[in-house]
Amino acid sequence: MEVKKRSTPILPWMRSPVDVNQFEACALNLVPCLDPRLEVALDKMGFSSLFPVQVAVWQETIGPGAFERDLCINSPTGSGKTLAYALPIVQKLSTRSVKCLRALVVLPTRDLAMQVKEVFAAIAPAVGLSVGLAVGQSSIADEISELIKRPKLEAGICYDPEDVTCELQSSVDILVATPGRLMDHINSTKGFTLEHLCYLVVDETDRLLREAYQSWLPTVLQFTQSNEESLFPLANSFLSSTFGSLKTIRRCGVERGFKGKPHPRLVKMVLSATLTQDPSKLAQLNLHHPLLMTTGKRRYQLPEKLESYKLICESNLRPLYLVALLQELGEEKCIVFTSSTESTHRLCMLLNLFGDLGIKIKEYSGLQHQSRRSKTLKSFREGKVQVLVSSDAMTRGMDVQGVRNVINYDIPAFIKTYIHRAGRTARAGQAGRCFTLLHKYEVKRFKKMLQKADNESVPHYSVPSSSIESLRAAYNSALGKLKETVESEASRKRKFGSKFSKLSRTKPTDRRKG
Ligand SMILES: Nc1ncnc2c1ncn2[C@@H]1O[C@H](COP(=O)(O)OP(=O)(O)OP(=O)(O)O)[C@@H](O)[C@H]1O
Repeated sequence: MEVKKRSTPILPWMRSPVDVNQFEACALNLVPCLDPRLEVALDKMGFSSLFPVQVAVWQETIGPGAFERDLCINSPTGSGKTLAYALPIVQKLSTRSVKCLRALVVLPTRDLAMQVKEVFAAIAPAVGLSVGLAVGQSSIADEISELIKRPKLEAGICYDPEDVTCELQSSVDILVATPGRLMDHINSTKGFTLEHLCYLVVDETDRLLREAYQSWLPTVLQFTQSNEESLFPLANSFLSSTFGSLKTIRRCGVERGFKGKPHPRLVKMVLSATLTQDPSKLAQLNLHHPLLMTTGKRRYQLPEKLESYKLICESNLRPLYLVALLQELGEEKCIVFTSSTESTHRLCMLLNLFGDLGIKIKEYSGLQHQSRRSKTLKSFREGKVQVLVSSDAMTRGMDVQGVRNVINYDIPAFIKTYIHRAGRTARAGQAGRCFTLLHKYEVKRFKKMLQKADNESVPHYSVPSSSIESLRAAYNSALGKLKETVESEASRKRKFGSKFSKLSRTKPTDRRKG
């Protein structure tokens, strides 16, 4: 019998993880030390128990020995990682009497950050904490006024915004941010400080560590480091060259809220369904005595109730098979993933040119303006749109209730991508299906890829040939219309482009005239 080789992590602490599978869901009234106000808030959210990963993290973070180690949490998509970190942070901060920024949660995209903020916002106010969002959804001025409290003025006295001596305070205890907007506030928002930060959460860690995003991580680590620590000399030199006088390192034991006590260590929690094991990437986080919490022995895991299927067809007939499959799935919410923003756009156009399929289909991709994307997402959440054709902008973390099916129109290049795409369904213990359209030559590669998640056999799914035949005429006509639409779109862009360049050429003359 063939013995399968499992990759052993290089980092020793990764070899002895806490197995989340050893924990069971726990009814809210049995969760030890849970603040009754939070129990009520969770109940209002419709939650009657904590999921296993939430129980496991709770045990490590509340009670004796709490937060002694930084936590690396690697559990499947949809297993409830957001509440796993939000709940202990909120409970821990609930006893603070002075408002300052004590918890920072960083996520790679705006939609994801907004989703996580909603989870905090559902529980934090119950214990008197406020949550802020820094994602660039509103203007920077609006965001600043949400995050920073101006001093109360006595009648007749004018506040000078340039006066650095006046005491500005944080309006929020917890901030959920994307790296770009976070850096904007660090660089230029007066009164914005990380010197009181106690908790740093890096959600979707592997994605955030893949890109530098204006060096947000070394910057945050430097700003949250106490004077007595000099564990991070590289960040130190990076920072002094980049920010010069802006540097405000947190002081020890003296500032608001910590009087007379040693400054608490900044606790880090990093999470992903596909957590990296790469030592050089993890080193960037400067983790303190890290503890890995993972599910089972496998590195990659798919949700328990996910069923994976392959659908084999000729490459040029994929749209036809996709439509036949969508028709079979009826009104069930479904996300169709493609490999690029361009193919997302074209596929969505083509599907909408098929004639009346009785399904509302919309595009969601990084090519679109954020406001358009958010609007589409809202309609999808509300069930006004049944099918979302998406580029990998939707792959990670997004949580939409009722998504029963995911379709890989293009085979994902990596198992990690498969896991995150498939993980938009079968969430929170629900059932879901992931279909992958393949050419027969791709089957071997697909099988090998899924073996990495211990998925040995992926059954075939076939759509009736009668459905394919009945759609052929509509397909040919849609292809013809697509060609026309693409051409007219390209000519519109050309016209707009030349108008725009004419306009920019005439601008200086106009200004001189003016
Ligand atoms: N204790 C609970 N009881 C019921 N539902 C829950 C509970 N905790 C979380 N959920 C629900 O489970 C779903 C998945 O949660 P969450 O988005 O936190 O998963 P995740 O592990 O972060 O997934 P991903 O890796 O895809 O980001 C959400 O819809 C959330 O509301």
